[in-house]
Amino acid sequence: MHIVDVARMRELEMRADQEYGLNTSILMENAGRSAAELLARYIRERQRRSLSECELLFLIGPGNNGGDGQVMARHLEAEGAHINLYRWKERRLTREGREVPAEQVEAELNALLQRVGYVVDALLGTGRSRPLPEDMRALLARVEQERARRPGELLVVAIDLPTGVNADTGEVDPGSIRADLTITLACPKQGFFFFPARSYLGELFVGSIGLPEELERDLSDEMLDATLARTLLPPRPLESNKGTFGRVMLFCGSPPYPGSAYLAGSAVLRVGAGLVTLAVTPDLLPIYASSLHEATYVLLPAGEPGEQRGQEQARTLLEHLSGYRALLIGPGLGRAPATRSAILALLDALRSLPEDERPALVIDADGLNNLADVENWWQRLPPGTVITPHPGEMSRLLGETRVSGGGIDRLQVARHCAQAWNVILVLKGACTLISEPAGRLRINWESNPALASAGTGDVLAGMIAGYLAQRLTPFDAASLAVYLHVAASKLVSQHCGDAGLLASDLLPQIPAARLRLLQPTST
Ligand SMILES: NC(=O)C1=CN([C@@H]2O[C@H](COP(=O)(O)OP(=O)(O)OC[C@H]3O[C@@H](n4cnc5c(N)ncnc54)[C@H](OP(=O)(O)O)[C@@H]3O)[C@@H](O)[C@H]2O)[C@@H](O)CC1
Ligand SMILES: [K+]
Repeated sequence: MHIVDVARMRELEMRADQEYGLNTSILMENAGRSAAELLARYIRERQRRSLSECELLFLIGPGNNGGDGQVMARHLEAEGAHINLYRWKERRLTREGREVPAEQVEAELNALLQRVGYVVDALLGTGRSRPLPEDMRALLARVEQERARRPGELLVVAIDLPTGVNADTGEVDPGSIRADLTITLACPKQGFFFFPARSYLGELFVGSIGLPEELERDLSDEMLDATLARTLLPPRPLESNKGTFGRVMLFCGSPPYPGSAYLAGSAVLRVGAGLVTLAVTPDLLPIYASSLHEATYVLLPAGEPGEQRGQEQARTLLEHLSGYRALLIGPGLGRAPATRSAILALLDALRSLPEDERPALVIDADGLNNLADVENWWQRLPPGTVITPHPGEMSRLLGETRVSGGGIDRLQVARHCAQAWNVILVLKGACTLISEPAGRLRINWESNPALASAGTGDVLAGMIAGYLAQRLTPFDAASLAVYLHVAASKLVSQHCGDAGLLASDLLPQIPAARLRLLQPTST
């Protein structure tokens, strides 16, 4: 599913007209019919109600968004739903096809607001060009007040987007109200993935306006959802052994942070890689040997801390690296000088390896923190490296330029840095972005505040390494891992809600999330 900004959406609509004769009224007819079908299915399948039991109030605006609403209303009426239309600009109300006399409109509108099960917001869409007028804000505020009075009984359904949401920037008018469902048309809009807009959309559905597929060919940004993630799952041939699914080496963990290597190493196996090896100093071995029974180990030299120990550790790790398809550097490593020199020595050695002998590389957490103060650090990375900064780490990598956890600034940062640094960038946050040097970008739709807890990043890094070992491209490995990481967290949240998730809770839910994804009906 491609993501568009408003200019791109307009261009698609124009080309649909010029090249395929699909003019605005045809597109609007398609849009309204598709939105009606989606809502009807929601009502029948999710709410287990028949349309003839449902009464809806459509708020109709002056432009094409209002036009979509009218077409949608007509289709739902034909299916038996009870339809009321309020034309905001003209202040006219139609009840089941009959015009309400002007002097009764206010009272009737009030009565409807207190009774209907659905308010459909078809006031304004992508054509909003200025702040909402006060009377429109007041109308939306009445809807909000009524929904608060009847929680669960009144759903707000936004057509294309909740009125007042900026489809490009994710900004929101002070008069906007949150939708329970948004049925967007043709493609999700760029602003949806950024805050505050993201939290105004509710559950997102995408309706078709009948654009020919070829028109979308040049679009580079995609929504990372179940449909896309499913296409990325690596095959599991019957005739396989642990070599088939690849080996991963981890350079992670240190005495203050031993849990990181456990979490990342477990995640490698939970996504289906064949073998995981932890490169650790001997003092840590007893910890892992008693918790992660399935791993194998490379013992790194301990001894006096300092640059030389780092060099020796890198050498030992490299001696054991042949046959490994992926290497993860970073979680829990700490920031001792020896560690930094080990990382730099590893990177120098990896760059000099021929491409077919070089394991794919993921750098996370302290791997990135150690690099951040190395001048032109990105020049030390082998091509195809995946880096997975959270906003704080990203700010450090950028030399203390602040990067938000959910704002629109992230889009430019992700696009620019993947190219400038020649990396596959996983910019973590509420809707994680994945970008690559050639300009492709994916944004994960789902987010879960329960994931904002220690160690969940280590799990993600291990998942990416595990998929690299199964020969996914770095962009696809990162994308699939990001999707399943949130999907696994949603399964945990079925029991704990949006707080109290332990990173280790994710581990058994990773295979469960994959299984769900394999079911063709999962969305
Ligand atoms: N084009 C197509 O082919 C397709 C379009 N589609 C649909 O159309 C939507 C975009 O349609 P759109 O461009 O007509 O914009 P829309 O959001 O309805 O509003 C514009 C109207 O509102 C007015 N207005 C603006 N700001 C205002 C404000 N703050 N307060 C009050 N009024 C304001 C503005 O008037 P004016 O600025 O002249 O006063 C104008 O009358 C899109 O979201 C999707 O739903 C799809 O069905 C696919 C096919
Ligand atoms: K709308």
